[in-house]
Amino acid sequence: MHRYIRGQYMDEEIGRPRLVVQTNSIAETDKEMPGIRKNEKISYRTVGPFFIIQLVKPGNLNALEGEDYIYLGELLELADKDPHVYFTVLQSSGRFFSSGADFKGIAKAQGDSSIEYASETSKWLSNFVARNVYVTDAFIKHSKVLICCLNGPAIGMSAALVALCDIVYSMNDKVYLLYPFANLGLVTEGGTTVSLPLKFGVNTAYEHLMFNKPFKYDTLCESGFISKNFNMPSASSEEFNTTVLEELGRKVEGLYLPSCLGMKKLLQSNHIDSLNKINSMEVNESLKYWVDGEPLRRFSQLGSKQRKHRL
Ligand SMILES: CCCCCCC/C=C/C(=O)SCCNC(=O)CCNC(=O)[C@H](O)C(C)(C)COP(=O)(O)OP(=O)(O)OC[C@H]1O[C@@H](n2cnc3c(N)ncnc32)[C@H](O)[C@@H]1OP(=O)(O)O
Repeated sequence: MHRYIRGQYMDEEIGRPRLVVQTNSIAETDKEMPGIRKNEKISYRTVGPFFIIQLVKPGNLNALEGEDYIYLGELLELADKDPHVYFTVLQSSGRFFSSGADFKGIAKAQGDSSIEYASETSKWLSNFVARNVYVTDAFIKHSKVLICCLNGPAIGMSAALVALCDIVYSMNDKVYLLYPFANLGLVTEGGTTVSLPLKFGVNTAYEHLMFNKPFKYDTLCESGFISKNFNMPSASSEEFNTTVLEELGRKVEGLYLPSCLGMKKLLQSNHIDSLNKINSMEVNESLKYWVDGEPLRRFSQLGSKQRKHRL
């Protein structure tokens, strides 16, 4: 089995480091990792120095429930702990990267009678605050370089996590990010109070957040949010994912990978304090809205197609 150790491919079978001559294909370990449960909507594997997380439920546009977001956070922790991993790569499937929080999951949390909560505050602390703060924190503090492969649009909480990635590649010019908090009776979450002004400028962030306006491809490019458009308009998401991974394999050849992690730590230090602070402020502000019930009413309208986002 070949592994990246200290910036080189090594042969673990002979029990000592040996440089392996690589072609364009990357050695793939694709093994199950211990200590983590399975999730049918999210898969993961390691390929050389890359820890790959893939959303695999295109049928509902990769919408995620609270437990799925927690799982994402747990996978990030797994990648953090693996000394052979230098890059965490987020991929998806189908026509959307992710349509955000699953409205069926929200309805489930609302009607959950299996647990007797002391109050609405207690209920939404469990179902919203704890989950949201956990996954956002996992992205904020992640020590490996976070790369997002945007095969399509991302919405809501999922789009917030995309905005916490270090490098974003797009499959084509149809991608967009939508933060529909004003349409759903919510406030900024997932660090977007900081990440969006940082990445797009304060006034552009205001305009898109206040009026529920998607960040379309042109804005994503002009701002430098997307590092490269792979321009594969008629390809499948799988073809895009494979192409990105092959290109990444070539990009890291010859690099001293610990340097990448050292630079990540330094670059991260620019904004980590304000992101940590806002993570807590966002969920505490949001809690009032959940307790009041407006997001539930609006999510329910989304589910029954009485409410739509303007795109
Ligand atoms: C960590 C804590 C978790 C809690 C976080 C709570 C805070 C919330 C954060 C958010 O993420 S807010 C954003 C929520 N998401 C949305 O508002 C998007 C809702 N979806 C849409 O507006 C539209 O589906 C679309 C994305 C604009 C695509 O429209 P299109 O017409 O192209 O496709 P559809 O026919 O509508 O969808 C296809 C299929 O997918 C299902 N689906 C889409 N989005 C969701 C979703 N968010 N949850 C569950 N299911 C979703 C949709 O119902 C369709 O299914 P079928 O009807 O064909 O079975």
